[in-house]
Amino acid sequence: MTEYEPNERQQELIDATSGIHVVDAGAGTGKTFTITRRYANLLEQGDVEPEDILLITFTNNAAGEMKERVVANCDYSMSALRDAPINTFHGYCHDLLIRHGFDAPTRLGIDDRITSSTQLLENEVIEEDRFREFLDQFIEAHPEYHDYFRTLNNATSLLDLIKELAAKGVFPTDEGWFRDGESFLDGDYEEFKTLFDEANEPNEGANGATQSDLRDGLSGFERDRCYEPDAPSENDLRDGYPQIDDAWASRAFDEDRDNLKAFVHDVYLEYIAFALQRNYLNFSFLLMFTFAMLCEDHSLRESVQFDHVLVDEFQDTSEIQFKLALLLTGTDNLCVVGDWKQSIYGFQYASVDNIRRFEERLQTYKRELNGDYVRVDFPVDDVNEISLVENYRSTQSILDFSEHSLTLPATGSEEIGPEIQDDITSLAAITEHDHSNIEAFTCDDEQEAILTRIQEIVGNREYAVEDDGELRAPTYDDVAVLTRTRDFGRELQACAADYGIPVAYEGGVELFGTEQSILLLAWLRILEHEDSKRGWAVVLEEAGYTLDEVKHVLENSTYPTGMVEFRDQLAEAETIGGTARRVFDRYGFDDAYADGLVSLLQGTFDSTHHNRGDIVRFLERSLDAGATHEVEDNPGGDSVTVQTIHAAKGLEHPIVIMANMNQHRFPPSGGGADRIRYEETVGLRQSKRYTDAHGRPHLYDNWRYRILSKCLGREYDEERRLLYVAITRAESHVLFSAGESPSPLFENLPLEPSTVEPDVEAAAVGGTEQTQLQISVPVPETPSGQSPHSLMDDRVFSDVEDGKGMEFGTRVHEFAERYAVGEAVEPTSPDERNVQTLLDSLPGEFRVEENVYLPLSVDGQQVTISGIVDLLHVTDDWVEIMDYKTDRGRHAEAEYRKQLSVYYHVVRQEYPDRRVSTSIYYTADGERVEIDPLLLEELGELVDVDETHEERGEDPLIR
Ligand SMILES: Nc1ncnc2c1ncn2[C@@H]1O[C@H](COP(=O)(O)OP(=O)(O)OP(=O)(O)O)[C@@H](O)[C@H]1O
Repeated sequence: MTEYEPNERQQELIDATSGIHVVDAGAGTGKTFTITRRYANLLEQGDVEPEDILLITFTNNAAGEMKERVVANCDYSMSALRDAPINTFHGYCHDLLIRHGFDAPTRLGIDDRITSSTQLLENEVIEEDRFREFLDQFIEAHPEYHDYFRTLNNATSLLDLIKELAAKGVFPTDEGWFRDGESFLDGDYEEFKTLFDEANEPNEGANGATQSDLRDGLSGFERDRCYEPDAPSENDLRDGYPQIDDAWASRAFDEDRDNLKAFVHDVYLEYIAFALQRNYLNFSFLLMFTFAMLCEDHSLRESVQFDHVLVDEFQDTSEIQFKLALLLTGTDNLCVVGDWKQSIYGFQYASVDNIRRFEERLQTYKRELNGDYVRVDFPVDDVNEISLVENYRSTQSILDFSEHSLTLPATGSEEIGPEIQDDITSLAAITEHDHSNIEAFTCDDEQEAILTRIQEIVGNREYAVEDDGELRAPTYDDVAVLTRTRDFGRELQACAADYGIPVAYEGGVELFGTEQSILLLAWLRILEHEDSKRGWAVVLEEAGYTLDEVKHVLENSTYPTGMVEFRDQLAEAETIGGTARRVFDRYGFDDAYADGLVSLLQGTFDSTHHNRGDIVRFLERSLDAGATHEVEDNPGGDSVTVQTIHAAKGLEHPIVIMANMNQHRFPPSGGGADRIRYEETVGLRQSKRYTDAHGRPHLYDNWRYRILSKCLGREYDEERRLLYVAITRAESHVLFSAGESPSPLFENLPLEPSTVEPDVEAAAVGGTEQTQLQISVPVPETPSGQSPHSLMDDRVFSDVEDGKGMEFGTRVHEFAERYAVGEAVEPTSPDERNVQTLLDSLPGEFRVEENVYLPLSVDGQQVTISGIVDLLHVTDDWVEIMDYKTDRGRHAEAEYRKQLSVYYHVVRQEYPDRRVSTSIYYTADGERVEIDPLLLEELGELVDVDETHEERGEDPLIR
């Protein structure tokens, strides 16, 4: 924990133990630092107990970290704060509903109950499945709504609409809409008219006024469209010049939407009832019921209100969350901190105006909530705004540069209002150095270019990073590659693996498309139907059967005995977690993906009454949907971090490479296709309507919506904020990269991009775990840059059959080392169990991970080959060198012989009077293969000192 002293403004917030405070401050200004100190300080006040303070944050991890920070700054222990309400909105609402929300559904006129067995359904794929099932029933029961269904291109867009409405506090009841919810659906004509007028403002040309953006945007109004008969012609619509006639504002806005509202109402209400019948709630309904309950049950609300409410990351709150915070605040002690510039959760219905227009919203919401009863009974007109301007993370150059991101055109054409610039408060760096490189580069092969740049950066003092006030050369650990979308990060990781560059991927992974998931699905299919061809084909192929052999086995149902036995053992597993583990153990999968799948499946199915068929369907659907899950895939040690900007939020990295700034990637393309949609200003609308106008049933374009949408424009503000978040993660240096088709966001950066020639050097063997040998050539007697060839031929490792990858190999080695030195470690894979058996059987002493150095004279030059021996088994008359290999094939053995020969000659010199032997221990099947070492001269011949190597002040690696 840090011992930092708060600055003056931070201290002001810490000391302000009463009143309403809002901090809307830039990245790295210590908002989280300050709010936790404030919490600790409140506890120091004699009359405040942990249960009097609600501290809200956005993830469970953040809530856990907050507790740790609080404990470090006050007299409370972790256990004393165990039940303290330091929680997420969802977590807190869940607890509240379970305790008090038994009859909350009746607040909406739904005759059902919430009980402790009501599940929180977190998995979107499963929910979409259930929603489809619900819709099937609904369609059947409501023929009057068939025309609406015909307009949908994706049934689950209705589920998104429901969640969006819930996030605004718009809920259906059996009699209509909860409180004044309906007004949101109608939109606000006055607000719309303002937008209409702005878009219809004539532009200025060299020779006077030119047509407005709106008039311009409506040219081609009829092209490729099919409107209903009441639509105006393009000539009617664009009759005036330079603007369109004002009357079109109300003509477009006024549309009879009663049936549409009734349709959405009924789908919404009946889906809530369906979910309750099926005993589940989603996140949106959790907040909805809590809100309805707190609104209507006055004595309950008063009994659960807190003396103090603190909310971190307030820019990520939705409207209903803001309102919930108000309902939960019993006094005027409300403190929110956030940064509007980091509001990047629009897709989860975060509303940036909660913080940007805090005071205005506070007053509006109080008015709304108090319409028929005083629910918020403290004054809200005295809000203390505290601005934090000292930044503890980045250099001044990075801070100054980050401001550009908020005003960069993301499409090349959109206007960015001046109010954005007005709302940016410049930050002051407190770092001792300002040595930042801020660069942009492009290359058609962007991934290779990024890896090239990373290799140039690592160890290079021109990219020095600050460590405790001192500058030092960067390591891989210092570098983070951030991306807007997920796919690029995974591809980069795979590319880095080919070169042996260590990369830790953190973020969403298409877990269901992994080998682990495919094999699990196959075995589950076999358990479901013992002759499942789809299942057997996969497991047979995995076992190396050729297509013809697979065909033969399937036709005759002559499955291999070992596999049938395994199936029978698998059938005995009682939980899906147990089943999955057995499958993964069989294949030696002991990695982040396997762990991720086990915990996901356990979390999803263990406590529900699903059968295997459901799980199979779930895996299939998730595979089809490309569903992603957060996985940390970390090789350990010194490695580059790759993550999405969303995953990087709240973190800091010495060097940031903002990658994949390409067209359709940043900003991403797509979205916006829903035909029944909600937009704040214009309310509930349809972009297309299914009718039989013109005497023909058809999906007609809605001419009114087309005019409205031209005034709304597409927002890229959030994309710019994402870029801001990415840049402000950087402490010392920021680089931007793009490939073949850079996006306007990249091209508009105030930087001159360079072109990178990809030139990545292999840093270690990919594919399978290897002990590395290093050869050092003494510099500087010889001209700089002399380097030997590899002793071994890399190519044999790139296609090692069934290698389990470096990460798996590293784990087995770690286990072996720890077990050999007597630590109480348990094997977690068959490979580790084999290692355990081996070590248990050896009678002598162990020396593990021994460094060895073999000096050689090659072509008159002195070179030293160094490496690390996994295990020396030493007895009175015999020393055995053991090298663990996790390969399942044997074809790299000739190459390993070279490696072991180096060890042999070193060990022989050390133990001249004992027998020395060398063996490879194949961990997958427990086979020990003795190796006949090469002679010293033969080794010398393998080293080629003539190859020029770019001198980088380090020992060149050879394998
Ligand atoms: N007064 C201070 N003295 C020294 N370091 C500080 C001080 N205040 C904050 N820091 C450090 O600054 C860094 C950023 O702090 P913190 O994460 O609280 O900022 P933030 O405003 O919440 O950032 P972001 O908005 O980017 O998530 C942390 O490493 C924190 O320890």
